[in-house]
This record gives sequence, C-alpha cells and structure tokens, in this order.
Amino acid sequence: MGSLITLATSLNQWALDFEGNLERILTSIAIAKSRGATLRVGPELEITGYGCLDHFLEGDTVKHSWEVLAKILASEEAKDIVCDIGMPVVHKDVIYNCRVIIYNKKILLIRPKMWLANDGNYRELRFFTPWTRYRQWQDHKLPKIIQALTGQDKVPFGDAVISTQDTCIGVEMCEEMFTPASPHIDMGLDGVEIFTNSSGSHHELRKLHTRVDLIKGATKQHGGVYLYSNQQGCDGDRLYYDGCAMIVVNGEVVAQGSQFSLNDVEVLTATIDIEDVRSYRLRHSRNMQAAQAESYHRIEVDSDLSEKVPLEEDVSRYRATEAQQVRYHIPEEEIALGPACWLWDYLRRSRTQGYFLPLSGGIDSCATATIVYSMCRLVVEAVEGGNSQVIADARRIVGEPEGSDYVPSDPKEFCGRIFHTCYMGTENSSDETRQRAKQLAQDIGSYHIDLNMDTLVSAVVSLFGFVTGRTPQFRSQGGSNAENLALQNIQARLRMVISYLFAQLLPWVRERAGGLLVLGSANVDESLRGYLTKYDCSSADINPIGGISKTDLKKFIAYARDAFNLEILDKFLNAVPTAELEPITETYVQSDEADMGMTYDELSVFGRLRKVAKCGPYSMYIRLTKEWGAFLSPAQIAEKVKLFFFEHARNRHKMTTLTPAYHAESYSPDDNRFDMRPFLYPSRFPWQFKKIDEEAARLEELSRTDKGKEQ
Ligand SMILES: Nc1ncnc2c1ncn2[C@@H]1O[C@H](COP(=O)(O)OP(=O)(O)OC[C@H]2O[C@@H]([n+]3cccc(C(=O)O)c3)[C@H](O)[C@@H]2O)[C@@H](O)[C@H]1O
Ligand SMILES: Nc1ncnc2c1ncn2[C@@H]1O[C@H](COP(=O)(O)OP(=O)(O)OP(=O)(O)O)[C@@H](O)[C@H]1O
Ligand SMILES: NC(=O)CC[C@H](N)C(=O)O
Repeated sequence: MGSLITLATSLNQWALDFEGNLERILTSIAIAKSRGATLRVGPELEITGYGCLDHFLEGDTVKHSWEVLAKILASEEAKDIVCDIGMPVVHKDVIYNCRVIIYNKKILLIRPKMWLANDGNYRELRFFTPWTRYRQWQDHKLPKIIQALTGQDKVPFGDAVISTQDTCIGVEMCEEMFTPASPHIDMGLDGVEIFTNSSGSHHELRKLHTRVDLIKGATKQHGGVYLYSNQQGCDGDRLYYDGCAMIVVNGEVVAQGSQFSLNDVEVLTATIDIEDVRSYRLRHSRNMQAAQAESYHRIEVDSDLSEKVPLEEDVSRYRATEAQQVRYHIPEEEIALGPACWLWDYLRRSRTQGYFLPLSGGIDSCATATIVYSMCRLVVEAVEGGNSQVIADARRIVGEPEGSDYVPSDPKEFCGRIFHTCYMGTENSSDETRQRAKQLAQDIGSYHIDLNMDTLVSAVVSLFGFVTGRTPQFRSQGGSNAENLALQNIQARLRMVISYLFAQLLPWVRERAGGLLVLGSANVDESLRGYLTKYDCSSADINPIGGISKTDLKKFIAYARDAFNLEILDKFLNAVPTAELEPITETYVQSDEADMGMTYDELSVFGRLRKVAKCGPYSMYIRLTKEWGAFLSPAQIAEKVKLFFFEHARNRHKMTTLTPAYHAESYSPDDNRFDMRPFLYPSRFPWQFKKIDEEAARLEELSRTDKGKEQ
C-alpha cells in the first residue's frame, strides 16, 4: 500500500455568484492536482454558496448548478482526481442538499444530506428534504446536458459509499457530524476508511472547540481519515463562515487551515498512509461490532487513490504528514479577525467606497473603529502575502484609475482612504469623549470630522415649541420623564440623519465617486435590554459588534491596545460608559448601568439563561437563586429578574428593525433570523411574576426560620 495525498478546502463562496463560485472551485481543484492530490473535498453547497436561503426553492438555482457542474466535469482540472462537489439536486420532484462525487467525466454517486441543520440561524428544512432511506439508493435520471457530457443516463442517488481499488470513501455532511448517531459510525464499522465532511458552518465566539472535538472524535474511537471542508467568508448575510478546513487521521489533526482569512481559496493537503488506519482498527471489541455491521452499497471505481512509492524517488514526498497541535484563537482575537474579514467581504462585494462611523468616544463605537482598523491591517498583510484579488479589490474600492500601481502598504494610510469617523457633539458632550474620539481617529488614520450639532437640535425643539406651544425640559431642569427622554432621543436620532448625509456626500467632498456604508455600534447586551433609541445611530447599514457582549468587547479593546499598539485604547477602557444626552450637573452624570438598572455582566447572565438555557422568567429566577443566593436575597434576585424581563419585553419591538449584525454570540436577540419571538408582549408578565413572588416569599420565610433555628 502506498501513500495517499488528499485535500480539503475552504472557499469564499457567495450566494448565487455562479461565475465566481465556479472559478474558485476550479482553482481549488487545480491546486489539488498540482500538489499531487487524488481526492478533493469542497464545502457544502459550494456551487450555489451555502446561504442562498429561499433561492433554493427556485428552479433556476438547481438548473444553474447543473450548468456549473457540467463545466467542472468537462474541465481539464477535474481529470484524474476524485472530486466531491456540493449542490442542490431535485430527485423525483423533491429538493435535496447533495454531494456529487465525480471522477473522470463520470458521476459516481449523488449523496443527499440525511440530517439537516435547523437550529439557530439554520433553516435547511425550509428548503430541503432529508433523505431518510438509510443505506438505500435509487436511480437518478440525469439532466440532458449532463447525459451528453458523461454518457450516463442514470446514476446512483442515496446513502451509498465509494469503493476504489485501494480504499473506501464515505460522505458525511456538516450537521450529520453533530448528531449523536452520525453516519461515520456505521460507515466506519462497514469498512469505510476515508470520511469527507463538507460544511457550511458559521462562526460563533468560542465555537471552534466544539467543532474540533467532534471532528477529532469521529475517527478517534474507531480510526479513519476525516477530511473537513468549510466555506469561509461572508456569503451575503449576517453569518461569517469560518473555514478551518482540517485533515484528521485516527483522531489526530495532521493539517489545519485558517479560521479567518482574506484568501478566496485555501487548500489543505496531507499525505496519509491508509495502513495507519487499518492497524489502528485492529482491536477486538471494535472488530466484533464491525463484523456484524450492515453493508452499504458500494460504487466501484476502477482506480487507486494512493500511489506506490517508486524505489528510485525521493521518498520524503510520500511520508505520512505528522500530527500537530490544534491552533485556537482566543476570543479577543476572534473578535479582531472574524468581523474584520466579514467587513472586508461586505465592502468589496457591495461595491461601495468605504465605511462611515459615528464615533462617540465610548467603548462601542471605539470597538467598531478598531475592527475596521484590524480589517485594514489584514488587507496589508494579504497584500504582503501577494494576494492579487485583495490588491485588485483595494484599488477599486479606493477609486484608483485603471492601470494604477497603488498597493496598500500601510494600514493607517489605507484606513485614511476608506474609513470616515465623525464626532457629533452637543452641549451635553464632554471634552473627554471628544478628545478620545479625535485621538483614536488620529492613531488609526481615519478621515475624521468633529462637529457640533446644537443648532440642529434647537431648531427641531423650537419647531416643536412653535407648533404645540410647549417646550420640553430635561429632568434636571424640572421636566417630566417623557420630556427628558424625548430631548435625549432627538439628539440621538438627528445623529442618524447626519450620518447618512455625510456617508452619501463625503466621497464627493473628497473628489471621489460613490458612497459609504454607515456602521452601527449597538452591542448585544444593549439590544437585549432595549437600551437604545429606536432609529438613532443604532440604525445603520451593518453592525460588526451587534452580536458581541460588552464584557467581550472590553477584553477585545484591552487585547487590541497591545496587539495593535494603540495606547489610546487604555483611556476608553477606563471611562465610565455614558450616553451624554442629559446635562451634566453637580450631582448628576448620566451612566449606562445606572440608567439600565442592571450591569452589563448581569445582562450577559440573563441573556445566556434566556436564550441558551431556554429559561422563562420563573425558571431563570430559580436558577439565579442558586447562582446568586450567596450574595443577594431571594427578593433582590426576584426584582432583578422581573426588571430584566420587563425591559426586554417592553423593548422587544426594537429588535424587528435592528441593524443587521455579524452573528457572534449564542445569546444574540437578533429577531430576524436567530431569536424568533413576538414583539408585543404582556411585559408585566402577571402570571409568571406572581409565581416568582410566591417562591421568593417562600425562600425568604425559609431563610428566616433557618436563622431563627441557628440562634
Ligand atoms: N410595542 C411597541 N411596538 C412598536 N413600537 C413601539 C412599541 N412601544 C413603543 N414603540 C415605539 O418606540 C418608541 C420608544 O422607543 P424610543 O423612541 O427608542 O424611546 P425609549 O425606548 O422610550 O427611550 C430610549 C431608551 O434608550 C435609552 N438611551 C437613550 C439614548 C442613548 C442610550 C445609549 O445607548 O447610551 C440609551 C434611554 O435611556 C431609554 O431607555 C415609541 O415612541 C414608539 O414609537
Ligand atoms: N457624540 C457622538 N458623536 C458621534 N456619534 C455618537 C455620539 N454619541 C453617540 N454616537 C453614536 O450613537 C451610538 C449610540 O450611542 P450611545 O450613546 O447609545 O452609545 P453606546 O451604544 O454606549 O456606544 P459608545 O460606547 O460608542 O458610546 C454610538 O455607538 C455612536 O455610534
Ligand atoms: N450546515 C450545517 O449543517 C451546519 C450545522 C452545524 N450545527 C454547525 O453549526 O456547524
């Protein structure tokens, strides 16, 4: 038995970009061949892009997929290499999410996905039907364009495996690995030695550990080679698919791709000796189970995947790749890289000329600005690495003329071309926030504007007074709560209007064409609590930090201070978060946590219990009496839980218009895709809160009796 060179890829596909997707698939196959690989695995639904959503229900999407597959089958690149390609296929009028395994202008097998992803952001059951015929297959009649090319009329469609002259390959698709009874278990017992996994798996902070544990676990227990391939990049919505292709042998990682990158095509190769799998499997208990395993239909291919090692050649080329440690980014790095890559894809694919950010001198917009700066650093790094696509995109974005030799070589310089920040002060703004914003802009190189907008605010308030005959006052000047809020909200909302005006016209001011995208900076906790003005600067085009908690953002800023050498970030870390919308008096300075009636850390706890642990008010209360019981009384915990649910429910309507944000957190309240809830709640929850009060009273009583006994 010789060695086998095999390969998994990360491709930056884009939903419905058939042209670009084809180009990237062919490039990956060409690289595979140039490295001597005999098996190439690509990401889930790579021909269409994973995130087509309801477009999967359109006949065109399937038709164009066959057209692209025809190009791949006919290509020089796909000769003499087994390719595992992802696309939707309609079989007997039912749409399936499939892998199409091809070899030398023939389709060997179409394998439909059996266990579909339908949690959180995933809605596969909306577009696809799972193939539930375990170990069964049927004939699939091919479209005419494929018949003409392959000479095949029908091909096997279903749950079967591929048997080459020297080994056996089985397909597992993304979510199938996440299920307790994954197909690799039965396939492995039936002698499948190589498993391919094609994924469309998106980034969430700290999620990679779960994925890697599953990938390693798949072959740790009963041996095998696991080829994990994933999409990478923003393919058209809130998700960032975080690549990290992997090749694993007997539970050990032998190759790992990048998790975040600006490369459109990344290929990962490793040399494997299948004998290592066979010897690993020689264990009696495993083999007793294997001997009883039910058989899969095998599709025979008259070909070897491995090469015999020629005596006269340099044998090092055929030596099995050694195991290596898995590399994980710390969450702070994940924030620096994931949203930055997403912003880059969004910018180049939207064909706009840059970003505009209202920069307040507070931590949230500071984090957004730092992420844009991180994007500029990644662009320069990619350029230094010779990435010609990034160079071409950068030239187009900054508006360099045809034939220009401009190359971004300094993140600050590039930032100055594409990133615009604006401080919009009022009489309630402090010099500290204004200076912090200015200094940060200077240090990252953004094109910064510092303006005052009091005339605008007073013009609107005067108009209101003129029409109604009443002039609202701040609370500190004797105004009611309604007046106080309205006076804050008008400042916040005007900032949104100014932002869009400047975003549209700043390129014109700078004698360039096009417009800018407005960035928002509301974090996940503010959204959860509803601590934001509807249609203020939180209503932007996109928001890179909308799925990130305040606690993680602070850690990120501390990390970026050192990693990006931005000392100014220290000042942001030490500042008290404040909206600066109310007048500062001798006895009053507005502060977020005081305004909200809860801390950001508490909000993270509420958020996780509500979404991840699926707690309603009562069960959240019970959980927290155990977690916080040592330092808070049952009645205090009850008040906190009730206040959280009241504010969350009362403000839930704000989530319906929340700016699309990078998905990063398992407790995100994003109403559009991830966290589906009503937006008109009985926000005083009379039944639920009564149950909490009864339980709190019982616990208080219990604690009084216990204390009495002690005395
Ligand atoms: N059930 C419902 N369904 C649909 N829409 C509903 C609604 N209830 C109210 N609304 C609408 O929403 C409006 C109320 O929302 P909105 O205008 O935003 O106003 P509102 O939520 O009352 O006030 C803004 C909140 O954000 C806080 N704030 C202000 C400024 C800055 C910051 C910061 O982040 O630092 C925080 C402020 O303390 C306050 O809690 C109503 O006037 C109405 O138009
Ligand atoms: N003085 C200002 N100049 C420019 N933009 C501002 C200003 N004040 C607020 N904004 C914008 O409005 C957004 C929401 O304002 P808010 O006061 O709620 O801040 P925040 O969500 O706590 O964020 P930050 O920490 O950036 O202040 C800010 O993130 C910022 O983009
Ligand atoms: N496309 C899929 O099947 C992905 C589902 C899987 N649970 C993930 O998050 O990676």
